[in-house]
Amino acid sequence: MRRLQTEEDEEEESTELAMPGETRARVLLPSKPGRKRRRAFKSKSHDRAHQISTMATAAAASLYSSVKPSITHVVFDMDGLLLDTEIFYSEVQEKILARFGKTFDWSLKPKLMGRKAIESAKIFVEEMGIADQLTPEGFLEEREGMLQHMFPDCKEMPGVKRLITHLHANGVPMAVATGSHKRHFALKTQNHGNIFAMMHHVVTGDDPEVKKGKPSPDCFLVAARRFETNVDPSNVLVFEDAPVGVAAAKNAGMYVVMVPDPKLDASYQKDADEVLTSLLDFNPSNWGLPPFQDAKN
Ligand SMILES: O=P(O)(O)OC[C@H](O)CO
Ligand SMILES: [Mg+2]
Repeated sequence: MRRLQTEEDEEEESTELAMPGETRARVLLPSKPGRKRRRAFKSKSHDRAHQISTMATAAAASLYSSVKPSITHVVFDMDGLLLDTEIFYSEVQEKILARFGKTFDWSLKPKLMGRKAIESAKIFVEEMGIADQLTPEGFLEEREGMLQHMFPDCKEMPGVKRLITHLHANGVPMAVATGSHKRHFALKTQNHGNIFAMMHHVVTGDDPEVKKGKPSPDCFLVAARRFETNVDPSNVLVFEDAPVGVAAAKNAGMYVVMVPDPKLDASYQKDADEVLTSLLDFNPSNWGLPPFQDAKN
């Protein structure tokens, strides 16, 4: 049985209904495997939930069938989503901080991950209180040698090959939109050419059309524009691991599935349309995409 609830309640799976430009309420959905959230609509203010409760209750009866977005294209983040590279950034930060007698605090990680390198570096030296001793540029220079050594050894995240192979076999156009520089992209992907060859195109953080990094929508909008056909953002499903990446996708008007690091506080997951513990838990049918033919989903 579904029931209507306000957004303060985070305990159960839910979806939201709202009148454009006004408020939102959350309708809880039946339990499904894994931790998943589906949202129907979204808006800015929160002051009229009671006025839409009748509409929400009526709509809830056929919610899954009525709000299923028609996804035609998929855009993947790379670091921490396709490739297990975020661990390298953390390791290098720890090493550099040790020089200053400091330790890396994972609570800072959500502010750094997914951003362009220089934007992330500025936040890092300031928040760690070392800006008077190390410039953002100096930080990037110091970490570069270590990262270049590490990146070629990166592994694919669980479920990546299965999902990308499946979408490719079913003719779903895919792209990558990463904050990573093309120089690092080449190092990270040198042993994963098979999955990246299935992408229609790749947008890197240094792309001249990407004026601002995530959470700006630039990289996702550029990625959507470069498909063969003109793609409406509402037909694009983004996969992301980082809070700023989720924000970028939503700012682009796209749907987003978040696969966060287990260490990420749950408060950073609230804007994603669906949250999964692994890409292995993704069910394409939930998004109108062709179902897997193997046992899981
Ligand atoms: O998560 P991505 O792929 O946008 O990459 C961003 C940085 O390179 C790493 O946080
Ligand atoms: Mg990422």
